[in-house]
Amino acid sequence: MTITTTRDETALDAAEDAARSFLEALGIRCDSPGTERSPRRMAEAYAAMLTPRPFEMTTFPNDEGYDELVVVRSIPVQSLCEHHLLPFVGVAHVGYLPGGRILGLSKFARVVEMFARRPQVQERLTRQVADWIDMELEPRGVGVVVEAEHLCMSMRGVRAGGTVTTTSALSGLVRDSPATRAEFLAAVRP
Ligand SMILES: Nc1nc2c(ncn2[C@@H]2O[C@H](COP(=O)(O)OP(=O)(O)OP(=O)(O)O)[C@@H](O)[C@H]2O)c(=O)[nH]1
Ligand SMILES: [Zn+2]
Repeated sequence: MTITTTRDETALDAAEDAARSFLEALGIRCDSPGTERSPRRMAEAYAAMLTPRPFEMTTFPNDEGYDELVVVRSIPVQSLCEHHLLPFVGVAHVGYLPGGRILGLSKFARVVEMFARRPQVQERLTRQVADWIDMELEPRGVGVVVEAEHLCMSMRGVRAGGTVTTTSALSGLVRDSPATRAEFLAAVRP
């Protein structure tokens, strides 16, 4: 399966106009050599942060009958909270217990990016990554842990800089088998 996303010039032009109005309403002038292109840069920056790269979801038959956990740690997470449209950044750890097929390792990072590059809450992002792997691979179990700092909590509002939020989504044997669950959680412990 190929996942594709596009954003056309007309949409970027409209976003640029809106960014200019937004900045001017806050008393920020965009008429110096350094700032005249800032509304365009802002539009392009948000478009980039909200657009995942297309990818092919490559799976392989599990010919070797590999039946232990596969854990990919420290996948970068860069998302925007849907409440403030400010970044939340951190890492995701993804593990699964293969069934009939195994997944190309890079695809775990691509799946995280696919669900991160949209207005999000961390809990939903975590669940969506787990559900996607469950649906596409039909493994015997899946575990996803996300650790992230929300800039809306660091740079404004409560200004609690350095706070890290941990969320998890487990299914199948990673949720229901105490030994597998413990092995996964030990593998992703900071
Ligand atoms: N559960 C959850 N909450 C989030 C996430 N990102 C941001 N939030 C929270 O969403 C809430 C929005 O609360 P509001 O009271 O409507 O907004 P606010 O007045 O800007 O809140 P403060 O940040 O406390 O100033 C805040 O508590 C944020 O910390 C997330 O991924 N998950
Ligand atoms: Zn926020």
